This record gives sequence, structure tokens and C-alpha cells, in this order.
Amino acid sequence: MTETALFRDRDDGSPSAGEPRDTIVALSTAAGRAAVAVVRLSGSRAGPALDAIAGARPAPRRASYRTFRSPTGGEVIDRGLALWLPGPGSATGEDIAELHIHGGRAVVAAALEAALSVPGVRMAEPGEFTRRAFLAGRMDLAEVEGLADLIEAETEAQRRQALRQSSGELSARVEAWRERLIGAMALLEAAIDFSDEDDVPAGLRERAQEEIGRLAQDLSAALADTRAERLRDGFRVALVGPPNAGKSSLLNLLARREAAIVADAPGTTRDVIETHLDLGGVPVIVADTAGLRETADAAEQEGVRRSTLQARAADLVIWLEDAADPTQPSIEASSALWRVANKADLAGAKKGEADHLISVRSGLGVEELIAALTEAARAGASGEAIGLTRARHRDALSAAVAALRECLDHPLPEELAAELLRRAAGELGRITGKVGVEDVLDRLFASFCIGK
Ligand SMILES: Nc1nc2c(ncn2[C@@H]2O[C@H](COP(=O)(O)OP(=O)(O)OP(=O)(O)O)[C@@H](O)[C@H]2O)c(=O)[nH]1
Ligand SMILES: [K+]
Ligand SMILES: [Mg+2]
Repeated sequence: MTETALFRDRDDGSPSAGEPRDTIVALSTAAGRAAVAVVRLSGSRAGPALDAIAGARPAPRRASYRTFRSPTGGEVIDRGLALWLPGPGSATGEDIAELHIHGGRAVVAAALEAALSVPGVRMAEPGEFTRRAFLAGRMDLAEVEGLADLIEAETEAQRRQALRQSSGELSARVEAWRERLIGAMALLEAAIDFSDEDDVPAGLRERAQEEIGRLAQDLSAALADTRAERLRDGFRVALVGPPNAGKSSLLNLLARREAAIVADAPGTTRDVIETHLDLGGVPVIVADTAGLRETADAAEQEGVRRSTLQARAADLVIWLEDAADPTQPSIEASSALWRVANKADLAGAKKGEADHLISVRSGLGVEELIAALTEAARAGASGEAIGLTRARHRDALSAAVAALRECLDHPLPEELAAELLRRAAGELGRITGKVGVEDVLDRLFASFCIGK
């Protein structure tokens, strides 16, 4: 599928399907000492290399216990499991051999050296196994991105989302939109074909137009839903408010460490200090900022400027104020803003107009605040349907919506409308890598480690 489209567009001299490629080898498990390490080979020389190192080739897809030897000196390297996974039904579409050995540095180095001594075998580049899987059509681009995210996932909800994307859920959703578009295109084409005849089936153009309208709505709704991207990148919370309200104290409490300096003097914090939390499986980035006030101090002024930027970029602003000295929020938040009154332990403290009353010092109300934060992060970062996880997806989908809107806004001749639909379908194809993938490939694969 991806293969043909991809190779038709390639004229950069890189190898195409069917041409012999180098056989690659790498340590596929993490570097360092471990109980077991996996050295993996992919390519036409994987079989001969396995013969040379492990003796007779094991039966396909069955783990066999073998003695591994150096093909040059015959010296025993280690004993372990050998796997033979012949292509094209393998992960890369090529012949794959795996050596499961003991995970010591010297053992791994010797096994790699043994593989490299086989003619035609070289070390893999970062992400090269996955790149071959992609080129062989075993994975599409959105799935590869999901796999990259899976390796990077730090929380449970991120892991689940990445696994769904790498298993093709996003691709299937995009593909369903593309098929509907192609259906609308077919209606338009039919309207063009019949236009010279008397018995034009009634309403072809109208039916196409209705489907385009529904599609534009569905795609716009997907665009407006930023939850999947939030989950991938983290839900951003900004702590802002007047000086000395206890913003840095609250950050330290949430982070459970002294991440920010707390002091009696107002104007203590200048730089933005971020801490990463895992709230109910959602990654949350909390930013402590400089207290907002008029000041003659240049460094503090810059701090105040950064506070306002943080507030604008945040998914949630916590306006922290002194419960004994309430202050109206003086900041522009592009999303939700909670007023939280701190220092409830002090005389004269009252909740007033605040949404929460807390004391960082005594702990009062803090548990409730964290529960509310967890709820907000969950709501802001997880949905049922798998959504767009990257700016790249968003850009392609916006361009598709723009083309559809153009179709809807003007009474265009069928030929022009069909051309716009083709453009929209092409944009959707970019998400799964059916169209125009060259520019993203190198950047994406470089983000993988060697052996993946
Ligand atoms: N009594 C009381 N004091 C608190 C509480 N939270 C923080 N403080 C004190 O308030 C003072 C200021 O705290 P910070 O955390 O530095 O306040 P901030 O908002 O980060 O201040 P700037 O960075 O200067 O804007 C410190 O002396 C804290 O110990 C609280 O719940 N109760
Ligand atoms: K302070
Ligand atoms: Mg501070």
C-alpha cells in the first residue's frame, strides 16, 4: 500500500523495494548491564549470519537454545536463544535473526562483533529497523509516530494512547475520512460525466455537497479536540498571582521537593520553574512564575513578562492569592482560571470569591485542590476516540478543512470542486504517509534510538 505510492515519488537515489539493502545489526534492548540482551539483524544476510554464529538455523518463529560462536575464531561467546523470523512476514518485511544473550557489556560487544564479521552486515542507524518496517508497508507514518511516542511514554495514559496510535487507530480514523471524501469525489465525477446527457440522475451534485458539509463538520470537530495532543505533550498549569501569595511554596508541595526558592521577601521568583507531575496517568506540567507587580527591577520585570506568557499558554491558570488580602485576577488566561486563596492558617483568612481555600503550611484544602487538578487534567487530556497527537496532523487536517470550506462557500463548477476534494484527500494522506512523506521521515527516524 504505502510502498508503491512512496517509491513512485522517490528520486533521491535511495534504495527501493526489491533492491538489495545492507543487512543491519544492533542491540535492540537498552544499553548497560541487564539479565538479557537482544541483538537483532535484519536483511538478506541475517540468515547466513545466524548460521555462522549459532550453527544450524532454527525452525522459523521457534526459540531454540544455541551456543553462539565467533564466525572468525570459533570461540564461544555465550549460550542463549536464537530466533529465525524469515521475511516478508516479519517486523521489517525482511529476514530477521535475533540472538538473546546475557546482558553484559562484553557479551553484547562480542555478539555485535561476531555479526559484523559477516560480509554485508553493518551497524544500524537510529530508527533504521522501524524505517524498514515503514518502507515495507508494515507500518504507516502515524503508526511509526505512535511507536516513537510509546518509547517516550512516561505515564500510563500516554502509554495507552501511544499503543492505540501505533496499532493503527488514528490511521483508521483518517482513512475513513479519506474514503468518505473519495465517495464525494465519485459523486462529483458522475455529475461531470452525465452533464451532457438528458437523463442526469437528479441531485448528484447536491448529495456530494451534503457529504462535503458533513465531512467539514466532522473534521472541524476533530481539529477542535486537542485532548490527545495535551496527553502527548502534557497538560500545562501556570501558578500566577501577586508576590508572596505562596506560589513557589505550592509548587514545592506538588513536586514533593524544594524545586523553587521560597522566601519571605516578595519578588523572590524571577525565572519560570517547571515541575512534571503524573496526575492520574496524565502528565501535568506545573509552572511557578514571578509574582505580578509593578517593579523597577529589570530582572523582575522580565519575570513578570514571562508570567503573563505562561498564563496565556497554560491549559489552566491557578490564580493564587493571599486569603487575608484577596486580589482580582489581573491576567489574561486563554483557558480556565481558578482563584485559589492560600494561607488559610492565618488570622483574617477567608474564602471570599475564591474557588478553593488552602493552606500550603497546614495542608488544609490541598488534597481537594490536587483532586480537582487531577480531574481537570483527565478531562483536558483524554477522550474516547483517538485524536490528533501532533502539530503535523493538525496542519494537514486544517488544510483539508480549508479546501472543503472553499468547496462549500462558493458555487464552483464540478471540475474545480473535484480538484479541491482531491487536495483535501491529499492532505489527509499526509497524516498516514501515503503522500509527501520525505520531509518528515528523517526527522522522525532520528528520534528513535539505534536498534529500534
Ligand atoms: N502562614 C503561611 N505562610 C505561607 C503559606 N504558604 C507560603 N507561606 C509563606 O509565604 C512566604 C512567600 O512564599 P513564596 O512561596 O515564596 O511565595 P511566592 O508567591 O512564590 O512569592 P514570589 O515568588 O515572591 O512572588 C514565605 O515566607 C512562605 O513560607 C501558608 O499557607 N501559610
Ligand atoms: K516570596
Ligand atoms: Mg515564588
